[in-house]
Amino acid sequence: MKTEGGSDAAKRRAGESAADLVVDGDVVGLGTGSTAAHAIRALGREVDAGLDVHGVPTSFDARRLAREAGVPLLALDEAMDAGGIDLAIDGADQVADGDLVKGGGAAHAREKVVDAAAARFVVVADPSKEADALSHPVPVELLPDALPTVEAALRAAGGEPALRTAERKDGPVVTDNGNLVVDCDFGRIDSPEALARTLSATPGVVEHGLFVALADEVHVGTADGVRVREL
Ligand SMILES: O=C(CO)[C@H](O)[C@H](O)COP(=O)(O)O
Repeated sequence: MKTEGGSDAAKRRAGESAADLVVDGDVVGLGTGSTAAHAIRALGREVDAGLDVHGVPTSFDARRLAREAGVPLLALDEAMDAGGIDLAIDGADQVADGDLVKGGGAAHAREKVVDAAAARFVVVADPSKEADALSHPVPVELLPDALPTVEAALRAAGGEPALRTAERKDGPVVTDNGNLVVDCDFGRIDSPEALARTLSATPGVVEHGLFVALADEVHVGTADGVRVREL
């Protein structure tokens, strides 16, 4: 059970507040995680009430939830052919100064593609995600064969990588893309942009969870409302 700041009620307020931004005809990027799930469920209710919307899921899980909720879906190529993604709604593991760490659900590779493609990217979070500076371990998705070289590169960059394992599976977490994830602790990240460049330039890294200057606004659910902040 999370603390008050990370309560499910706060996540629900944030998710529903972002879903309220969606208008008839929108194509919406559907994020992954427990906060984005509230937005997907809220969109499903809006669809039941007659809203014309299509979602582009960022993961197997988001796709499954959207189908359960009755949100019609488009593949990314279909969405781009149809004029692009109007709005993406996605959660975060940490938010600081407009930058994010994402990938707690190991979905950050596809999340970054969809969130970056959207005309407007809205982050949904509870207060436990807010920080003055990023310090959350950065998820790094990598080709399985590249594990030793990527780990060495991450150590050389000042990080402490830990291969992500699953609670109910022996061995590592395997992403929707068939890759591995290491969570790399860099301590306080003073220059997310420089670190993002280093990670992107590492051979074998498929994608990392630093989302630098990609988000447009954040909706933070609180104990009794929602704080909306432009980023
Ligand atoms: O990046 C993510 C998945 O890859 C999630 O959006 C992030 O982990 C936040 O999840 P939650 O809303 O459950 O706290």
